[in-house]
Amino acid sequence: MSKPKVLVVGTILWAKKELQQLSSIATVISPDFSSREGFLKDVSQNHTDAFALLVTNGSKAGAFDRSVLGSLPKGLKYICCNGAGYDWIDVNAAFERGISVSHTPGAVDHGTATTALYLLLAAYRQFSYAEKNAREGRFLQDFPLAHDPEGKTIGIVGMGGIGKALARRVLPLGMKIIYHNRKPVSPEPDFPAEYKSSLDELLAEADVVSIHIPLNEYTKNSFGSAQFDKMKQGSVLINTARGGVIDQEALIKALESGKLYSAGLDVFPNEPEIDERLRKNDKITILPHVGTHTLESRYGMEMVVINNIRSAINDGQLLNQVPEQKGRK
Ligand SMILES: O=CC(=O)O
Repeated sequence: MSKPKVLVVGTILWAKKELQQLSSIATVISPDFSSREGFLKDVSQNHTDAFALLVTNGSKAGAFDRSVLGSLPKGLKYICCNGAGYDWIDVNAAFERGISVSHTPGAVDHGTATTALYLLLAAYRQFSYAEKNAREGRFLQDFPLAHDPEGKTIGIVGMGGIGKALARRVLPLGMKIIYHNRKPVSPEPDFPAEYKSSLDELLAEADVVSIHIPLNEYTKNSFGSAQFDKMKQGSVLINTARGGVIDQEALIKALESGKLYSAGLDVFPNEPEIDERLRKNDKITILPHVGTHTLESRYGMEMVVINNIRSAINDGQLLNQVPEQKGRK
C-alpha cells in the first residue's frame, strides 16, 4: 500500500530531522508555489491524493478560508496548523468538509507567558520610556516616577496554558491572581487564584488585565469601550493573544483619557502594521509579535505539528484537535 501523502505548506525550519523521519510512514512533499492560486493549482493538478497538510500561517497560500477549503482534495482528512492561534483557518468550514484541524497549544506557553510578564513589568515601571530616554541621551529628564507591580491584582482573562504560565511567573511578585473563564479551571490550579464567573467583576477588581483568549467570531472586538469603562482608573492592559480581540479605537481612547495608565502589546489587528498613535505613545510598550519568537518555542511547535501528523497516520486521530471541532459529530 502506498504511504499517505503529507504536503508541507510553509516551512519547517527547526525540526527538519524529525520531518525527514516522517518519511518512514508518509510521502512528505513541500510544494513550490508563489501565490494562493499557484498553491491551489498545484494541489489540484498534482496532489489530489493528499491525506494531510502541515500548514504555517503567513505562507503564500494565505488564509484557509471557506473558499480555499472548498478547493482542497475531497480525500484530505487533516490540517495540522503550526501555531497555537488558528484564526486564519475556518475550522467550521473544514469540519463540514470532513477535515480535522490541530494546533499547537502547550508549546507556546513559556514564550508567550514570558512576553506577557515582560510587558507587565515594562508597563508598570515604564521601562520602554526609560530606555528611550537613556538611548537618546536624556537620562532621567522628564521621566516621572513609575509604579511597582508588587502587591497588585492581576486579572487573567483565559486561564489556559499561557494564563497559568503567566500566573506562576507573577506569584513571586506577590500579586493577587483572579481569573475569568467560561468555567473554573478543573482540576484547580496549583497556585492561589480566585475564579470570577463574570468578566465585569474581574475588570472592576484587577489593577492589570492580561488577555489570553483566541480570536474567533465571538471574541473579535469583544474588549471594547464597555469593558474599558468597567476597568479601574489608572489600570494596565496586556495583550499577547491577538490584536483583533480588542477594539483598537477604544483602547487608544482609554490610553488617551488616562483610564489606562499603560499597556503592553505584542499583537495588533492589522499586523505587521501598528497604528501610529500606539507607535508614538511613549507610555506603552509595544513588541512586533515576538511571543513565540524563540528557538525553543518554534522547535516545540514544529514537533507538536509533526506528532499530530504521526498520530493521524498511525491512530486515525489528532493529539491537539481544535476545541471547536472536538466531540462534534
Ligand atoms: O501567535 C502565536 C501562535 O499563534 O502560535
